[in-house]
Amino acid sequence: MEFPNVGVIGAGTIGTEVAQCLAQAGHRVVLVDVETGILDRARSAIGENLRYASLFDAGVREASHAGILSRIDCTTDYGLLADIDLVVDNSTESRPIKEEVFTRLDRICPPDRILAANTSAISITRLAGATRRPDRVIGVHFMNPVFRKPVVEVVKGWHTSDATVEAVQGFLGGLGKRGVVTNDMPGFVSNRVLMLAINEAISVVHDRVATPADVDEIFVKCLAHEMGPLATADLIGLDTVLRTLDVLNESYGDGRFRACPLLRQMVDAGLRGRKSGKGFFDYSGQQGLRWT
Ligand SMILES: NC(=O)c1ccc[n+]([C@@H]2O[C@H](COP(=O)([O-])OP(=O)(O)OC[C@H]3O[C@@H](n4cnc5c(N)ncnc54)[C@H](O)[C@@H]3O)[C@@H](O)[C@H]2O)c1
Repeated sequence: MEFPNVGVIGAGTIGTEVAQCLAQAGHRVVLVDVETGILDRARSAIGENLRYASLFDAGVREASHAGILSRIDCTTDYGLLADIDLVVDNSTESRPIKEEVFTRLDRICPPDRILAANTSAISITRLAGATRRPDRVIGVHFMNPVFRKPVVEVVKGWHTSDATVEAVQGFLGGLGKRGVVTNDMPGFVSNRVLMLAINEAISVVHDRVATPADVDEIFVKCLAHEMGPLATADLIGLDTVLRTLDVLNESYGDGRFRACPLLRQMVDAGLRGRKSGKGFFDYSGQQGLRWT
């Protein structure tokens, strides 16, 4: 295995899944977050995910769950990344937070190591500018849920070298995934398009044109999408959707990406989607929220 030891920064919605996917593929993982409580929750979420996946995946059923979990070291200490072979950052979708993370990783990790960013929209070129190794900084945009998605959006920053792209393709291949390589512009391909659709779907609810359930049913039943835009937003996390729209709005500055006020209000009210139990849909009873 070319990258036996992988650092995963951020143990939130997606970082937890990335850590699990890597440990399942046999990598040793150092999972870093800012609080031990977050790391404890991530570890128990991985245990639950493995039990759930066992119901329909024979590979997971037959694997040792204790063995997978034992390959993940949870820590708040960045110092444990000093010998790591590659890092995948999944910290909060905020340019200042990620720039600080990349500057820190650049100081700690040996200069020949690749630093990969799992970001929804932040420019890879910009994050690379926070390091002294811009040729070894690359975007790896894993999609949610990570274990079910065979393709990863791989983003080539201005200075990312072909050798880095090739190494990351090999790394993803070991996870049973393939990278589709894009050039670097905020939002890349997926979120430059998807966030517009999600934001407009929220505006449709805000304007009382339709309920969340009806909006999503039209996408699923009429347009054969696997999920509607509002269930997708709940899965991503409404706070992350809002942060992503704010990054896109700031980056392009033409108002197309200005977040719908309803989204901002829901996040302010603590409705963050699946991660908080409620968003456009209620995950205790699977009932669509009603707007009166
Ligand atoms: N949620 C998704 O479906 C999804 C999919 C692909 C990519 N992403 C991207 O992945 C990143 C994480 O998204 P998320 O949804 O998991 O967010 P999240 O808010 O659920 O989790 C972010 C985590 O990063 C941690 N963090 C913040 N600052 C940190 C630091 N300095 N060091 C270590 N950890 C730190 C937070 O404590 C939190 O646990 C974002 O850039 C997001 O755009 C998200």
